[in-house]
Amino acid sequence: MALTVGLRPLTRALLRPWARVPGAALGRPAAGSGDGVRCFGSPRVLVEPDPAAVGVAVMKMRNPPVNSLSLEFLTELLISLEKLENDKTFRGIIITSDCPGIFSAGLDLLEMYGRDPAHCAEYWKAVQELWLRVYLSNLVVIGAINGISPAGGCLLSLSCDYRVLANNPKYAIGLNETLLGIIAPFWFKDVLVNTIGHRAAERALQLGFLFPPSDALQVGIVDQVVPEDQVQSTARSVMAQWLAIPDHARQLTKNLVRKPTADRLLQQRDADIQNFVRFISRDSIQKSLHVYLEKLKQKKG
Ligand SMILES: CC/C=C\C/C=C\C/C=C\C/C=C/C(=O)SCCNC(=O)CCNC(=O)[C@H](O)C(C)(C)COP(=O)(O)OP(=O)(O)OC[C@H]1O[C@@H](n2cnc3c(N)ncnc32)[C@H](O)[C@@H]1OP(=O)(O)O
Repeated sequence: MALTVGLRPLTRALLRPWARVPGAALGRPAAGSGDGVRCFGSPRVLVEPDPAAVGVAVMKMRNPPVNSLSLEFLTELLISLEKLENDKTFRGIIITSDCPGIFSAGLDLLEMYGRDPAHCAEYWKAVQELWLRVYLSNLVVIGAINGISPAGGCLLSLSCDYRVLANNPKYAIGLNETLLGIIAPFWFKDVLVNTIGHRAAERALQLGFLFPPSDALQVGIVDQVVPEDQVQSTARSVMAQWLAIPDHARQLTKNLVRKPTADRLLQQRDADIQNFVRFISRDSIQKSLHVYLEKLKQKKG
């Protein structure tokens, strides 16, 4: 089945592979700075230069209540990342959350439940694009994971160069798709395998493990676990270590390591979208999503 993807103009401009965002939509000097410091804020994505680290931007996700990756939120993240990537002032980004206790609840289930195929296709394309942009970023990307991080939230974390997780037993991380009755796409799986190895990934994916911090560190899904109030400072120290390496050597090496994984998706993006749309549109999958969403509601009592 050939799929015609009707993209909205903003999304269309953004989601061409490696598209350049037209105009200077969001890039502007920080209010009152007058010193050339740039700030790429948007309603859901707060981006500020780190006052304590030259060349480092802190990107805070603010899509309450749970930073679910809706189409609009993904679009804003993409715009901000594109701006940072193009601004030679920055060499690194720390990605963190502004929603207490939640890094990201992952993909927005409401973008996949009860939606028509064209919408699902547009949504999936944005998900692909965010992954490619973070995974292949020329910048050093450090995840300062200050909350729970299931499924798509875990993918975002795994796409960073280094992950620092706050030591709170509630802050579990993992690809829990099977618990929802869905499956992690091959590129989610590839990134997990690359990170924790084949056997550990096999178990984690099938059982939908959400690892609490100590287990997350042991299996290697995160690189460091630190007290909650030290997540930012640790991310900053790690960033300094990564920025001590000449950019060109680090970037070429990153590309060497990551390109084969990204290429697997780049070579079949349209087919991947079609697979997703077919899969998510099945009655049985829609039912599973319905049951899961009801569970989330009932949890509230
Ligand atoms: C051939 C195959 C081809 C392709 C593959 C096909 C399919 C695979 C597709 C996609 C892979 C999926 C990836 C994902 O990321 S799926 C999302 C997984 N996320 C989760 O399981 C997390 C669910 N949420 C929670 O567990 C809790 O909300 C959380 C622990 C994060 C926070 O708990 P808290 O008690 O603080 O808040 P809640 O009251 O639960 O939630 C508040 C509010 O937010 C809504 N909510 C939560 N998560 C989501 C979400 N992911 N999407 C949309 N909305 C979400 C929740 O329902 C509440 O709403 P409301 O009742 O209206 O206030």
